[in-house]
Amino acid sequence: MVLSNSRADLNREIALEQAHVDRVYDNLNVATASAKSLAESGREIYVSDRTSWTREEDSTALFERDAFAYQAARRLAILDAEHEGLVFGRIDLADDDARYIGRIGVRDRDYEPLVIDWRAPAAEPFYRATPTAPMGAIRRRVLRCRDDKVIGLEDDLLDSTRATNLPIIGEGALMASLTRARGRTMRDIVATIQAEQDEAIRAPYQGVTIIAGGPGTGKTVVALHRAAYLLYTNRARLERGGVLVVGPTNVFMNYIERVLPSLGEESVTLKAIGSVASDTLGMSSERMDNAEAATVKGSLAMVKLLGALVRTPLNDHPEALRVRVTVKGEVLTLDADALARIRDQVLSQTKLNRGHDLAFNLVVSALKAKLPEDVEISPVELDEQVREHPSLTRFMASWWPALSATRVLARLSDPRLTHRLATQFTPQQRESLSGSYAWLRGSESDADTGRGWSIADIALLDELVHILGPVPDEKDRELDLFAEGEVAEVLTTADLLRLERSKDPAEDPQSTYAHILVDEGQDVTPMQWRMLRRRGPQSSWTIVGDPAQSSYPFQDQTTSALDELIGRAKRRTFTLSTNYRSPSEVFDLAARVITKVYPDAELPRAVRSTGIEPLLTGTDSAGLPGALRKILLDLAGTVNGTIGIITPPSRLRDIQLLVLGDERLREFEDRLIVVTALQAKGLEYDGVVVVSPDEIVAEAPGGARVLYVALTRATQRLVTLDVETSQWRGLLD
Ligand SMILES: Nc1ncnc2c1ncn2[C@@H]1O[C@H](COP(=O)(O)OP(=O)(O)OP(=O)(O)O)[C@@H](O)[C@H]1O
Repeated sequence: MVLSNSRADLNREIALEQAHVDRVYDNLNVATASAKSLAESGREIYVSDRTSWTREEDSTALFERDAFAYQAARRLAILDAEHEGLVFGRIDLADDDARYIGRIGVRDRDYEPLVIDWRAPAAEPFYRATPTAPMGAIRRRVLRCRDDKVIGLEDDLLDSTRATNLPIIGEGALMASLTRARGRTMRDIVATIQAEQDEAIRAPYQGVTIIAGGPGTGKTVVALHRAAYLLYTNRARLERGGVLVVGPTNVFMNYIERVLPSLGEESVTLKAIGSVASDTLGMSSERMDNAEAATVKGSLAMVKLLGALVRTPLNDHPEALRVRVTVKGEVLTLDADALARIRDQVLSQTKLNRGHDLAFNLVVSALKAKLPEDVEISPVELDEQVREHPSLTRFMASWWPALSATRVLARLSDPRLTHRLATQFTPQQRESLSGSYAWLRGSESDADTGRGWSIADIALLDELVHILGPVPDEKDRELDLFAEGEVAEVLTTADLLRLERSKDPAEDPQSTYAHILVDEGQDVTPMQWRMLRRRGPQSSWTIVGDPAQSSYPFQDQTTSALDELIGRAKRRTFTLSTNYRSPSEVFDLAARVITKVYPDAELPRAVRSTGIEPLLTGTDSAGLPGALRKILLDLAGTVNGTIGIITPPSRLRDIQLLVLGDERLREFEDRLIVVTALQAKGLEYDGVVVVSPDEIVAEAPGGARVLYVALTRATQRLVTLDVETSQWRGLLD
């Protein structure tokens, strides 16, 4: 073994590796050319066959050729996407067996592997081998390439007990990768996945896999590599059934969106939590409610309130809650209690928007039963007279209209109704709930435009679509009515069951997926878990989260919603223990804060140290612009890469204007990002300024846990800037 940092050794090794990489690209070019010609010939055959495709066997052949051409085109797209940095690793095993690891597998003409796909079992030692358990490996080498040129390499010695001539170059790939400045989007870590991360990535597909661990431990990036791994190992099932990745915000989705394509996977749906229900609602939201309203709307008690809203007729004027028809001079009446019983009976059998005809038939039956026995009329005539009575038609239109989810939820803007129905909430909670819909007061039509609904409302609207069923098409309703005209005079239980059974399950409007990956799972409220569960009734799950960073205050509710989701499925938990993001100086400060407010927090070990302590500063309100400007100019001069300015929501706008309006700061505008602590979830910046920690604590639903999120975003340097008060520093004692 030769440990070396000399330039000459490095250049010699680079040249050796380049020779192999060149062979790989030569073979790749051959593969690309053959995939191209396959795709071409598939298309040609398809075009020429169209004139004579009458024979049955021809169309079968056509289908096969289509599938073939499709596969070829797909392979081409992958080859194209994976061209850059295709080979990134090499593992040297005993008896001179060297394996190259890459983004996809490439073989030579004799079908000998030149590169092994990183997800294949043969690649495992590259990730799992450690000096304490070398798995037969001696050296791990990470190649750094630009396009198809090797520009650097880093080695790890895995087994120092074996005699070997292999040179060991550099100081380890992980450190080299971690000290590089971060960009605006997340990078894949395929070349430097660590052993404990690899275990989570390759865990079996079935059941629920939970990836836990403190900030910066790689939970997100590991989960994304897991998605790519699962697609590789369960391709047919997952491409057919679909994979959904859910994150907290659109900013976060933009941040991670390149990782899967860089691993060769394009067939994954990415959605922020506010967009998950766009399939049923046709809209999404990015707007956050204030802390109290968001908490109320996320809680499980909303299920009961939404049920009560649906059961309460739109028009509850006493006159509207009575139906009266006259037959042969006899007045037949149903009072509010009888109607409420019918309403409950129908809603226990079916959804409101599917229940109109059942409700109508039950009302007709109940009215007919009111006719004194001595009145002479044939059953058929009685039925006709009741059914076609104009006042019954009018009554049904007001008592059982088809309802959209938005129209039902908009009713909470009425403080009196909210006060009456939301008995499970305190008066103050009811007020903030109803107040959050003040934008709907006086203008019902706003409900349908979708502009004002918040992220928390999206889960409530989705729940309502589930309770109500889709609004029926007018045409369908006419057909239904016609069919129900034949219904027997008295409805039997069997009839009711038949109606229920005849409901087409395919009518459920939401999309479903075979695997759902939820990031920042600690912030998913119970109502949002219900929304997600509807997208994966049969799916397997990967759930990523850290309760210590939660912005939702009722952890026990979230835990029970999650337990309900998992049910009896197999659950396995991986807890990642190393912080790859923040230097130990930065993380130590954050750890002191979180252990005071959340003693159970998982505290990872920071893998790096910079020797630079966080800077704690303060100012008064008037001095804020000047103080912030100075901090930003200093940071811009000392760190490469991005600078995050994390502010309380109430200061976001002013600070954005301040940054944009300052000539000196505008010079490096593309490196400055102003966000709230909640928006910074899951993201990272090389330098971070946390503005007014006290206000961040006061304005966020998770209080100090959200400050912990802000304090753990820096990869290099952290500065805090108190404005007027600095109570949070009490947590550091
Ligand atoms: N094995 C690795 N090699 C190189 N970089 C890594 C590795 N693991 C994690 N990282 C880097 O560490 C940083 C943190 O990763 P990630 O955002 O996935 O952490 P997280 O646990 O999801 O954090 P948070 O809980 O704060 O959202 C990222 O820049 C990621 O690329």
